[in-house]
Amino acid sequence: MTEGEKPLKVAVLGCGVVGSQVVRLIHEQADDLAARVGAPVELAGVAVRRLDAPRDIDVPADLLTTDAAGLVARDDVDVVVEVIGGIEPARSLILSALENGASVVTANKALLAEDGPTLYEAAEKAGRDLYYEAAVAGAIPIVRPLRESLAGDKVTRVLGIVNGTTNFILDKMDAQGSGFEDALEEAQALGYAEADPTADVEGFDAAAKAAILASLAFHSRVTAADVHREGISDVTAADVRSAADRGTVVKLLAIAELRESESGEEAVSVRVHPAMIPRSHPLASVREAFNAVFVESEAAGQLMFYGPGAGGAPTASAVLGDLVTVARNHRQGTRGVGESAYADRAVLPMGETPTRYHVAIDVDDRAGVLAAVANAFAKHDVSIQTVRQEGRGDDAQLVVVSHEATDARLAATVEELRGMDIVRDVTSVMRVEGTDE
Ligand SMILES: NC(=O)c1ccc[n+]([C@@H]2O[C@H](COP(=O)([O-])OP(=O)(O)OC[C@H]3O[C@@H](n4cnc5c(N)ncnc54)[C@H](O)[C@@H]3O)[C@@H](O)[C@H]2O)c1
Ligand SMILES: N[C@@H](CCO)C(=O)O
Ligand code: NA
Repeated sequence: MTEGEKPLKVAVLGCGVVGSQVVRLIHEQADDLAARVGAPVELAGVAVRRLDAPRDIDVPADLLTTDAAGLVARDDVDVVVEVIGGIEPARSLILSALENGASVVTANKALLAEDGPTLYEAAEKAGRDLYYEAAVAGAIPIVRPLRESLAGDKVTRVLGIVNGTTNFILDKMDAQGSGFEDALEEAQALGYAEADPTADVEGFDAAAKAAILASLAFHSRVTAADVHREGISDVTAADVRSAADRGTVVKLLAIAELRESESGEEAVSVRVHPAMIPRSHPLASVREAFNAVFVESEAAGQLMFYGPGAGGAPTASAVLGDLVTVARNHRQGTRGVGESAYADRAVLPMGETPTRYHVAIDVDDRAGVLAAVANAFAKHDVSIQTVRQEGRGDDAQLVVVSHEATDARLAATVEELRGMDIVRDVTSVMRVEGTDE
């Protein structure tokens, strides 16, 4: 079927964890790829930083080059796969590839979240594809479902566990009762967390993915700078215990949802923070380093996408899926869907976003204390949903769960509580998600 067809030439930039698996799969799946694309898919070259670096796979020496810029400028390159990561030189290489008429597949969430629109515009101008399924939740199909399958529906909310490292850490804290530092050490020992875990534990990686998800779900331009970001390094064993006592579990969530702004317009709330979710919520069952994305839309209702969010081969699976699609389009002289930002929705400031808080407070156990605590909530116009009190000798612990209020009013309530004489300590403050009001 593909005999005599002109081969499609693919340049792979970067031969690390993901790139090496992309190169392996292009070789091993050559026959199937050719049948699916309608023409042989061949490597034009593999750009690396050092020719003699140790690699997971053998790459024929004549394919390796340290001149990535020269490789993407070659006339015979039809598709460029960028798996170097980071902002530069990845951005310049992608722009150069598009200008030269190649389509691009990338796994680079950091670049797309920082400067996606520059790349989308360049792809539009060049009439070429820019595909990036691997950039969000690795192997899990979520970019394409949002971009294509749900294109006729109205998505109202996306809740994701999109960082495997932090999910692994929180899962260990929940299952073993360990503290953050011990769970992080375990994640590092098992290779889930890097030596410098900042990007994962402080939520930068999840925030980049949240920006991409919000852009796709709400047909608007959302960048990493728009995302309210809190990591998990302040989550304590006491927080996780307090969550468990209420039948909930702490997860680092990437949340993108439509909310009404103060002026009554639909705006996008996009944020990454730890939150308690009920154990009955589908995301609560996502254990270890797995990822999942829960999508709510008007017509479809609730959808869940689940699987491995990282790793060389799983991520390469998503890259190859994109490669087949853009190769087919390239061959047929067409392109797939590009950026959709027509809705141009504003991003809601975190302070104006309605959230719910779970607050655990150590107080003196005497008359009037509960009333005083309730007053602090009332003063900031925050309605209380439940209060639980546990006596502990002369002390008591109050656990208050609020109804929805703006995040600013909830934060002001907590500040007020911290300053009260009867309050010995505010031992846990955590947002609550995934429940009815
Ligand atoms: N590893 C994962 O599980 C995973 C999952 C999803 C997305 N991603 C994304 O995939 C991309 C690659 O990640 P990775 O884990 O394979 O990283 P990696 O560090 O293992 O690989 C990157 C490779 O690029 C090479 N490189 C750097 N600069 C170069 C240059 N100028 N020319 C040629 N090669 C150069 C490095 O030497 C390295 O081998 C990143 O954008 C990352 O965010 C990774
Ligand atoms: N470091 C990421 C994988 C790549 O996005 C994670 O822990 O999920
Ligand atoms: Na994906």
